Amino acid sequence: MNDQTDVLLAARGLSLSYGTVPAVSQLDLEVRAGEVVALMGANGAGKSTTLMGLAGLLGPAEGHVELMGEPTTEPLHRRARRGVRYVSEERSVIRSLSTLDNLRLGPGPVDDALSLFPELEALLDRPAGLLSGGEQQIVTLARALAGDVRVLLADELSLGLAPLIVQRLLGAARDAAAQRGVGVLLVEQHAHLALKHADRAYVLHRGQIVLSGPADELSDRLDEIEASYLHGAMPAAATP
Ligand SMILES: Nc1ncnc2c1ncn2[C@@H]1O[C@H](COP(=O)(O)OP(=O)(O)OP(=O)(O)O)[C@@H](O)[C@H]1O
Repeated sequence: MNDQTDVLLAARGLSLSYGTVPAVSQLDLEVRAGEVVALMGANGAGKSTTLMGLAGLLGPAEGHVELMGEPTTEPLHRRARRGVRYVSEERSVIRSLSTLDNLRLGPGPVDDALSLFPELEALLDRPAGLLSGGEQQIVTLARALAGDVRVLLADELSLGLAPLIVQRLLGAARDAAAQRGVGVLLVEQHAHLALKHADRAYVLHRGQIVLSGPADELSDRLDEIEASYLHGAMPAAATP
């Protein structure tokens, strides 16, 4: 499982900027088949920017992205055809359309989405704008995980949601990794939540990766990591 050939998506010396303003620099990270990787860090550390770069929404200032071992500059819709799914921080349902029609807009079969999230059956006729925030996020994730998905890039799935729904969403991402070999990269600001659901994690600090390793090892440093978010101090150098 930890073989190089299992690397589905990677950043190699990747720097991303907004105009002339650098946001993240010299990132090296990998997402392998069947693993859940968390990308953690304080507000403004560069987590969403990194995800956008990996998804193809933001071109590199330096370095490159590799998809299935090949450098790529394709935009998101082309990466999507190769199984990359991106869930942004904003819930991307169309409020005036029914739940069913929202699911139909996804890249995979509706039946797939419903077998992953049977609780949506009862909501199919309801306009998505009338769903709760958690239900809207379930629709978004159901759509992303339906069909032939290889990599899931998910930005703050837990944002503003009740713990039970968060468990459901992160559990589904975990299942996709464990049962279907999907490589999952979760952006998550809550360090304990990230480490609870991930196999490995990277910690970003002011646009650079300052810590990385197995989630259980980083869990031992949870207090230090959380303190670094609050005080802006960099956690001590990465453990080997
Ligand atoms: N559209 C933009 N134009 C200019 N600068 C931006 C833009 N979006 C983000 N930035 C800057 O890039 C840096 C990284 O932001 P990013 O949103 O990636 O961080 P984040 O870790 O996802 O933060 P949060 O947890 O608050 O979402 C920040 O300094 C931010 O102000």
